[in-house]
Amino acid sequence: MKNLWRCIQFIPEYRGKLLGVIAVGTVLGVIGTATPYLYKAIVDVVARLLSSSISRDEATNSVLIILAVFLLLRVGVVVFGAIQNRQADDLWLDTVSTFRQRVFDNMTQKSIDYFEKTRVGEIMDRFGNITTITMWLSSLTDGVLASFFQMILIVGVLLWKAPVVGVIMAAVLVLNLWISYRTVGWTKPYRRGWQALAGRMTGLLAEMIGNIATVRSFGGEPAVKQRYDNTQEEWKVTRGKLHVTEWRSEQALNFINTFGVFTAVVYTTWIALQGALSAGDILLILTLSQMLITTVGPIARQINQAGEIESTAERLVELLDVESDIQDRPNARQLVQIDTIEFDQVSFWYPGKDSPALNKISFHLQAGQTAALVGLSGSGKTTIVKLLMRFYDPTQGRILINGIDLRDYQQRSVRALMGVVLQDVALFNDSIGENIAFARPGAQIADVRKAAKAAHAEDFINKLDHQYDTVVGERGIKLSGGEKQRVAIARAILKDPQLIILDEATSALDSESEELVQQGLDQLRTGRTSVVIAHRLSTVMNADQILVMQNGLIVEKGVHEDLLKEPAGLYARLFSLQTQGRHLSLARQA
Ligand SMILES: Nc1ncnc2c1ncn2[C@@H]1O[C@H](COP(=O)(O)OP(=O)(O)OP(=O)(O)O)[C@@H](O)[C@H]1O
Repeated sequence: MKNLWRCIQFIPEYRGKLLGVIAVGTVLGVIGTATPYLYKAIVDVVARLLSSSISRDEATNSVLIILAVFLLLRVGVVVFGAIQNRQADDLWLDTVSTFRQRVFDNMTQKSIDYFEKTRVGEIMDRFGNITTITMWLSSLTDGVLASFFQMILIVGVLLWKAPVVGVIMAAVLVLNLWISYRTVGWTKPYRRGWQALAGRMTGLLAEMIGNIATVRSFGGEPAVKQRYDNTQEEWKVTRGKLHVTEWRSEQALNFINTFGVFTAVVYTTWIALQGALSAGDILLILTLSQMLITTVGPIARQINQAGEIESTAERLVELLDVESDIQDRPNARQLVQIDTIEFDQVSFWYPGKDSPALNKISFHLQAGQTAALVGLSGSGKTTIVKLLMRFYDPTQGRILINGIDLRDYQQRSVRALMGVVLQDVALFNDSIGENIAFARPGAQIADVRKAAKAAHAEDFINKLDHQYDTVVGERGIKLSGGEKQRVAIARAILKDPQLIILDEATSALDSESEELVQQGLDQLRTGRTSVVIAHRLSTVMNADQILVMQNGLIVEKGVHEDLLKEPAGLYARLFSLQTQGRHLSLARQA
């Protein structure tokens, strides 16, 4: 149960409330056990009346008192039951929402690497486990704890009134708890297995939905369906094994319970025939024995479910325990201004890769300057930007800002000074206005419009049905590639950053729009430091330095005019190919 305990520790502020629920549960348990006592009392009074030991008036008076107590107890059950229901609901609501907030917060801290190697659907599946765990905790508080206390009391009373029956029922109780507990162990591998498979199925579904256009265009439906069906088949087999093991335990318990209650009845009847028990005692013992058997079933199921919940909790704890590789150092400093950026012999291997994506990269950038990263696809340009944003740390070498290692700054303070437009524009399923304002929460609509105008996005936004209130769909699916890019540029403009990072920021625009947006970007870059990745070299000709990359190395460095002076150099060849419009031969030459 260590994972479930870890989950509970994740929300320590609710321990007090839990104690409240347990207290009410104890009261309900006591009332539940007291009720058969009143039946016994009534029967005893009636038996004494029938044997003429007491008068009718005495019997009536006694029964009236017993009935008054009975009414009081029933009212108690209703009132405390209502309190317990309310407490359990509140506890669930509090725990589930706090838990979700904490896990969401935890997810926002994970390193980019984690998201790159984990299926979104699997993360969602694990996240969904929060509801299952808290529902179970809530059911525990809503009645089950009361039943548990009641069982303990029942065994106590039976041991006192009829020790042999007490021992039999205690044995029944212990066997129930023990077999249920053991079943948790026996079924653990199956539970883990089916939950992992269920997570994989959710992952496959999410992946298929995310790539639906590719699946359709390649006629890949049968292939993805096959993958899903195979996983589903495995899931079915594992789940089937789980059910069989549980079924065996349940049948064993049914047998033990039936045998136990039968033995108790036989023994009670036998000692009653010896005249050792009153009629009321017989009723009390038999009722309590039956109550115990009825109560123990749900408890046993709850213990069984605890196994399921423990595996669920394990998956959630696994998710929470993934430490981010990128952590702020203790006493990390705040970056308030960028004066210089320097890559000092930086090498970087992606996790699990044999060859470096970057190999001893060195360059120096002064505030206000533009560095352009150009080169063939896969040469490491985006990786440089990822390292600069500290999505990853260099494997070797250092990145220095104002002469200080990037790892000595607080990550948030570094990123706060950066405005980024990446190759793969990601928008939220929100309005265009909100997507732009994401860069500066609380920004005035006038500022949002100004940014949109500078990014030459205003024209297309004004033509939309709801202009700035138009919702863009999942990842901005309702916008064209060029429109998405202009929204992303507006977002970066609104942020008014010190350092601009543009990774193929105009790649999805036609030549005319590119010209316009380029003007906006040029305006934005004026007086600011920028790092620009571009395939179209004409857009970076004016950069203060152009870094030409190949296979993770900087193979040439300089300004446009100087680089052209090396006709055999990669830059000059690329430039010449592009100006001649022979893009296709580029890949072959590489
Ligand atoms: N998350 C990742 N995990 C493993 N390898 C990666 C990852 N991202 C990139 N790579 C590899 O690192 C190398 C450099 O990739 P990078 O994205 O930096 O190239 P690029 O020059 O920006 O390419 P492009 O111009 O096509 O965007 C490539 O070989 C690529 O396959």
